[in-house]
Amino acid sequence: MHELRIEENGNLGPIDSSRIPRFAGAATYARLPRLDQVERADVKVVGVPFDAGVSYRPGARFGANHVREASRLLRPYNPALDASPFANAQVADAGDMAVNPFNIHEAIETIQQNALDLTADGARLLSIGGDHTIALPLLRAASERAGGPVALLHFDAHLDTWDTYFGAEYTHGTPFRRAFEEGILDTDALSHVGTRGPLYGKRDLEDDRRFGFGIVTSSDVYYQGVRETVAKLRDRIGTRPLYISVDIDVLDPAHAPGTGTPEAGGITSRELLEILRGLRGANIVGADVVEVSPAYDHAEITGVAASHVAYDLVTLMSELPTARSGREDAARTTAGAQ
Ligand SMILES: N=C(N)NCCCC(=O)O
Ligand SMILES: [Zn+2]
Ligand SMILES: [Zn+2]
Repeated sequence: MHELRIEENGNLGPIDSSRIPRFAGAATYARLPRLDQVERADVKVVGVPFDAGVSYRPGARFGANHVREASRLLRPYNPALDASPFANAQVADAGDMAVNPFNIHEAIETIQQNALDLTADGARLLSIGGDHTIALPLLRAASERAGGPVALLHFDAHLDTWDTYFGAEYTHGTPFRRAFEEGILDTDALSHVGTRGPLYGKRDLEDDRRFGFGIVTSSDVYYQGVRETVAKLRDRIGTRPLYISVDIDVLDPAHAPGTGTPEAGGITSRELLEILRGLRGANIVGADVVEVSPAYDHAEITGVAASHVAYDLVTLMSELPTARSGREDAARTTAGAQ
């Protein structure tokens, strides 16, 4: 069937849901074009179907397609930010990475390489689905593209700076300790937001502090509110290249039941979206939304939350300069000078 798409500023947007029912057809993120349907893209959304790093409930390998399905109701104008992300920039769905489910080391290599390939043209990358293990190769790629260590804003119930599980170094509870050890994190600008729940011992927090992390716990968000939280984060991040990692279990299980390691007492989806919106203008070089496990979801609650988180991230990324807009600006300046 012919796809009737919204087109603005020369950017090919979503299938028009007022002319083709939004529940029809195969799902791409926000009904956006696939990457092979556009000449180039400023922001790419890619799925990472991998969950071989989990310590409890499995299923995040199915997260990306669940988020795509739940994203059919998104509309092209974002009133909270007075922005039209798909008109601002060419956004496209790059499909799923072909990740080896039987070999974690190979999977990590593949994710890193795919992320580098997808950003070779200066595009910004948002990854959806997968367990939190994947943040390590995505951070490696982001720091390579940024030309050095990156700031990290990590939304999660968990620290994910643990050392090993069953002797395994690469798991969903350990990506940020590995990233710290590899020197790809800017240790002056590392924050966890939304952490809560029991730890293995006090040592977990001591190690985490030693790596440079500041913590805004779930309770801190409750007591301080969104505004103070945003002010603190912005102060810490400044203009540094920033990677944002969103583990959907940062939300209370009432807002995101479909996840592998749920913890009571989480922030609300409203709080998370408002904090993200407060980061407008920050130099986001890459982002992920991970740990969506559809088998534990109900009525797409988690999928809807994740698709909206991704939507605000895409909106923020769509407003940032890309290699292409940089070239266009340069071309305009040159033309204007003649
Ligand atoms: N990254 C997530 N979602 N969870 C980590 C939990 C690790 C543990 O089982 O202690
Ligand atoms: Zn978590
Ligand atoms: Zn996590």
